[in-house]
Amino acid sequence: MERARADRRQKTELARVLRAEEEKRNIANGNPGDIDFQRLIAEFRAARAGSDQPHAAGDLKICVALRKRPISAKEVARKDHDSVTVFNPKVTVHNCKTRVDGITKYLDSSDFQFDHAFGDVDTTARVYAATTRPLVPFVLDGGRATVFAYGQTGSGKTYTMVGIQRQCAEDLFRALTAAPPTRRGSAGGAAAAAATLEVYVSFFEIYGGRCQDLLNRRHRLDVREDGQGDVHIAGLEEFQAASAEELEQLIDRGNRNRTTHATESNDTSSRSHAICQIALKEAGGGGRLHGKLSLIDLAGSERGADTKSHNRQRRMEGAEINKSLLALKECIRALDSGEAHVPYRASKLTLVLKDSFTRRAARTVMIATVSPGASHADHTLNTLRYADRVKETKVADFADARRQRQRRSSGSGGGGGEGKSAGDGGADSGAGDDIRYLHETLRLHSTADSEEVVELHRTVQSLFEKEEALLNMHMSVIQENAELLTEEGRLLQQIQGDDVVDYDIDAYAARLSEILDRKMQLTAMLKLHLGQFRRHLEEEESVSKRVSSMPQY
Ligand SMILES: Nc1ncnc2c1ncn2[C@@H]1O[C@H](COP(=O)(O)OP(=O)(O)OP(=O)(O)O)[C@@H](O)[C@H]1O
Repeated sequence: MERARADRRQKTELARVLRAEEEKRNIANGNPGDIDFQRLIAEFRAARAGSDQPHAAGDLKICVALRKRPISAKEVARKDHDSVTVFNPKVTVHNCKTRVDGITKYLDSSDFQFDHAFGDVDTTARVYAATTRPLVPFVLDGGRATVFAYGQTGSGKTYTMVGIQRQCAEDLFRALTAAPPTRRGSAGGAAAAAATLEVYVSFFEIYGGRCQDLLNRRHRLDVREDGQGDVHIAGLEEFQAASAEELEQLIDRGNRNRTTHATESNDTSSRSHAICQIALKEAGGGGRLHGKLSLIDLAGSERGADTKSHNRQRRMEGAEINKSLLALKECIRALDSGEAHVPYRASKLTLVLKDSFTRRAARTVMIATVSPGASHADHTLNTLRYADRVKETKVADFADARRQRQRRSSGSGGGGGEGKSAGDGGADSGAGDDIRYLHETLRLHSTADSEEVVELHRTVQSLFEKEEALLNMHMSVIQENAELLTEEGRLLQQIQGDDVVDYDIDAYAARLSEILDRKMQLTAMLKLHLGQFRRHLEEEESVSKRVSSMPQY
């Protein structure tokens, strides 16, 4: 018995020494996190070793890829550890858990599969080659292509998108100089064959409900859908680029404007969608659009859950991001499944990208980026679920429910149909319908949802519109008041100027009375709108209090 006890003690001591050595090795390798979980993950990886598939660039209408970034020095310093395993095309998130005994550790692992999965050693060049390069000939052939970077703040969206923008610029000009493109839908003939394409770029940001030009001192932009269903971004500057270098410089300028703003006001960039659009236009063809490539760095996905903030602006931004990411998923899905209804009016993001979802010749790439750290596992899972749903096969009664909804909305005379004008009040009902549509679709996925969230999304949408209208009205009242003030000065000058001899005091009194009436009218009008706007603010406050949590994407 004594001997057995000594044996046990020896074994325990050996295990302790081995564990200490393993921990030392892990630390030396830059992995100071929980040793047991790391061992379990290493075993998982060893069992799957060799299952990695080579990446092949495909011609997919919708391509969904995952990119895991390397663990950062900061995360290592916090003793976080890598808990995401990638063997293309599979991704596994390991949730590290402890059994009820409080001692035994185990992995709760969730598997996902995408068109491509890139690990921390994969370069941006490789990500680009497999996902985005096939879009270059597609756009040169007259298509609309859109690339999204989606993920939690700090997961590598900007890192990935900046690299993709650079490579696109190079490939586009290389292809343009190498061979003239075929011209889809053009009149043909010698003139058409001789025509070349010109490259233009625009770069703007959607922050809260506002659009701002990143290539023109963050100038506020107005988005409108006309009676023909064409979406216009009024005031957006577009610059021609004659070479890849020029294009890269313009894109860098847009990115810098975004970043400068971020340092000025904390983390603004992760709260905004940045949209870089490269347009190919026919030279000598009156600037007719031939093809378009949109490269979009989306707002941090976790921001969409930010509804409980005491700060109204944060709350509204959160609701807007939530709505836009929900709408984006549904629009891409509608594109994939050929659904007749595309709910692009539910958010400004999807509205400005309308032709990316509604044209026959449209392709989309979604690159979901994730942080590897175990402490981010919940956000990582949300990102993977979102990316997964973008392409998930339809639920059986999905189409049926949509048809029912369409019947209901056409029966009630509601808007939302293709081609309906959104520029003159039609926008409100179109957007409202599309918001409801999003939530009906969510309900089909049995995701937590409530009438309150629909109401919150609508209230926030309307609040952004009312805010815009109030600011515009305030501006025009200030302008008119300034003109009236100048006129008052002139009027006084006519009466009491140094060289005035004759004057008409009746005319002075009559005009002054008119001016004062107009000023009172302007003040009353502004006050009335302000009062209405403040009631909308109160409404938002009370609706957001009733919302317990935002729906998952
Ligand atoms: N694949 C990668 N390889 C090396 N470093 C990376 C990679 N991806 C991201 N990083 C680094 O991780 C940090 C966060 O990346 P990035 O700024 O791109 O995140 P983000 O998702 O755009 O965040 P935000 O939403 O806040 O803008 C940066 O320092 C970046 O250089």
